[in-house]
Amino acid sequence: MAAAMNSMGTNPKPINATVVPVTSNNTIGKFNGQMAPKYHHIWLVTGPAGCGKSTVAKHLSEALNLPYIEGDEFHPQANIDKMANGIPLTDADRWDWLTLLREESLKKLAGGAEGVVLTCSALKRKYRDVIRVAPYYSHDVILHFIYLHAPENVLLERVGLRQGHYMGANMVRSQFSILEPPTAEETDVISVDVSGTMEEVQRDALDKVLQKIDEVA
Ligand SMILES: Nc1ncnc2c1ncn2[C@@H]1O[C@H](COP(=O)(O)OP(=O)(O)OP(=O)(O)O)[C@@H](O)[C@H]1O
Ligand SMILES: O=C(O)[C@H](O)[C@@H](O)[C@H](O)[C@H](O)CO
Repeated sequence: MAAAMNSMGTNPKPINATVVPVTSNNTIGKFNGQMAPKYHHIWLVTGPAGCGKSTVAKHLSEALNLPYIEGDEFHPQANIDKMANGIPLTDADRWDWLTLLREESLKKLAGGAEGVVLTCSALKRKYRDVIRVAPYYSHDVILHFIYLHAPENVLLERVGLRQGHYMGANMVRSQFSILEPPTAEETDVISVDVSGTMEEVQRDALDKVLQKIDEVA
């Protein structure tokens, strides 16, 4: 956590509470003018290459009508070049990228977004801790990790079938070699088994997200 705190950027402005609760059937709940507290959720979809982060994040973004930040778009070119050449990233390659994703998420909320969906592999605990401090300055921001998991051979096959992406199947092994699955003490994590079909995974992820929203509404 210390590393995460040290990397904190300028204090983001507290976000003013606004109104509308979201009900479990994912419709915007009606309200009779009562000012109900509302939380701004950051849904951070994580997991190793090929686990379906982009697939799930796009589905959540559409279903919840929230902006979607594709973490891979914020890698510096040097990182993309390394991965495209089969060279795994190091901690040093990732620090600024992780901080940038945290700041981008807060920027979306400060700009008026009700919430945000973000993809970031966040393979190690300390990577998750860098982004975990996002709610530090805003009492109505809640960060959730949505950890997508499946056996390595399943992801190998999926990445192998994928066309036109710089991350090749040869990199999946390196992702698993440094992967630190979230532990029970990381209580802000929602786990989703992605071994099933895309439709099954998308439905399971959305159900768990809506359940989490209901819990805090
Ligand atoms: N449940 C699923 N069943 C079968 N194929 C899937 C499933 N989810 C995703 N895919 C496919 O697997 C590949 C990887 O999915 P996706 O790009 O969403 O993963 P990712 O975690 O974002 O990958 P990366 O970290 O490399 O960007 C894609 O070709 C996608 O269509
Ligand atoms: O942490 C990392 O090693 C990288 O972020 C990768 O996970 C890529 O983001 C992604 O998997 C490829 O698109």
